[in-house]
Amino acid sequence: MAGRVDLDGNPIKPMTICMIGAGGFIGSHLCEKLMSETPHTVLAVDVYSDKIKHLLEPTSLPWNGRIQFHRINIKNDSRLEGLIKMADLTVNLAAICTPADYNTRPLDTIYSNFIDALPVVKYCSENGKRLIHFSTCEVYGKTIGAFLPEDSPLRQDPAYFVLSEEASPCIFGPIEKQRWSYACAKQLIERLIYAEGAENGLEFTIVRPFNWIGPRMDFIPGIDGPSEGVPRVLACFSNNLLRHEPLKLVDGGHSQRTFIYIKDAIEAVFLMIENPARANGHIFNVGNPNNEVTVKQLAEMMTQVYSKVSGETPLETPTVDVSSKEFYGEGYDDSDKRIPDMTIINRQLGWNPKTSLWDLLESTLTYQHRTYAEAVKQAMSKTTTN
Ligand SMILES: NC(=O)c1ccc[n+]([C@@H]2O[C@H](COP(=O)([O-])OP(=O)(O)OC[C@H]3O[C@@H](n4cnc5c(N)ncnc54)[C@H](O)[C@@H]3O)[C@@H](O)[C@H]2O)c1
Ligand SMILES: O=C(O)[C@H]1O[C@H](OP(=O)(O)OP(=O)(O)OC[C@H]2O[C@@H](n3ccc(=O)[nH]c3=O)[C@H](O)[C@@H]2O)[C@H](O)[C@@H](O)[C@@H]1O
Repeated sequence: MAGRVDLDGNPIKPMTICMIGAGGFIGSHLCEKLMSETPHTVLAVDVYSDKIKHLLEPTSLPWNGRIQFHRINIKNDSRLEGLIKMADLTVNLAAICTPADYNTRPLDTIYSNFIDALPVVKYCSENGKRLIHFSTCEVYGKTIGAFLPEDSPLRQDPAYFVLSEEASPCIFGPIEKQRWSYACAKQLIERLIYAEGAENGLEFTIVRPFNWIGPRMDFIPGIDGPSEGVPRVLACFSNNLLRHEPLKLVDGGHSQRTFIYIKDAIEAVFLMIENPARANGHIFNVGNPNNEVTVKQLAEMMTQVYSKVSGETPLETPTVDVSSKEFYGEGYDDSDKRIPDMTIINRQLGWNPKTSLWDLLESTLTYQHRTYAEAVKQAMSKTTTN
């Protein structure tokens, strides 16, 4: 840890980071790396701590004293401002961010992603504290190309689909498509943060993650989450594979995504944390443009990888089609394609992702198998004997 320098060769001073949503998927990976590789202190705020328990106990851990957990719901807790004041930097990750909630719990989604983030922005601005706020690639919505005729050659032109922070518009569906409640709330909080920067000098960085995946993402329904719950696609497909049931392709699985390994993405956040002069005032796409697949291709690849890591033979019919109305309910809609433009993050931070989709699935599904296979087997045998 000694002699750590930033991208411009300046020594990095130890800092205190107030991390809100530290107990979630991204937060747990960020805390892990901050503890093992830096001298920084983390004030970890969340309502849950299961995913960072291994960092908090036992007290003999080498970073003991550098991470403190504060069980706080930021909706209604006056301790929040004090923690932000104590810190040099606030990282806000707290949000409802599972698509199954956007159309079924639109009010909770809007409150969580906009209203609950307001005090965080206000306290940072009023106290002259730096803020790294987590937005989403969903703010781009649909691509311009999605509105062209199916056979238009322009659909192949990157100008019609690559998503750029400074040039692409935000294209959402009609209000009755409540899927867009999340993207719209995130867009408004981005605009508010940007305006605080412009009018009041807030030092901010906005992160737009493009489908970060890896261990500890979401939950396996009925094991460490509600049995009726619908997590994001990695956990949905993992759950299907663990239970030897076909993977469900929503509306045929034609939508396209670029998936990035959580450990690659965390490197980018690290560079933002430790290089404020290069990161302040910027919005950054963080994704892996080389890992594009349709959801159907993802299902096929996960089936192959899971068979390799578990030694189990795949089902003869590994996938099944399901309508979005049946799977998510009324008001669902989808982003058609998400390829991040990497120009700004390359220029400012010199960062590039490394891990191929196959490799990241292999390490993630090895983790899923080791962590859950036995518990799923036991839960399934209980259901059949009852
Ligand atoms: N994982 C991705 O690929 C991805 C993609 C786009 C955007 N994001 C954004 O990144 C952030 C983190 O995502 P994640 O994947 O780690 O999600 P996550 O659900 O695993 O983590 C969010 C954490 O915030 C906490 N939280 C929510 N509301 C809170 C409140 N009122 N008070 C205290 N804690 C609260 C939750 O308990 C949870 O631990 C979110 O803002 C999300 O919108 C993530
Ligand atoms: O991760 C991101 O970058 C962002 O995108 C996600 O949105 P989305 O990619 O649509 O969410 P997933 O649940 O991961 O679904 C991906 C695709 O798989 C499909 N899907 C999902 C689950 C399933 O079982 N089957 C299936 O076909 C969905 O319809 C969608 O087309 C979430 O909105 C956020 O976590 C985040 O802001």
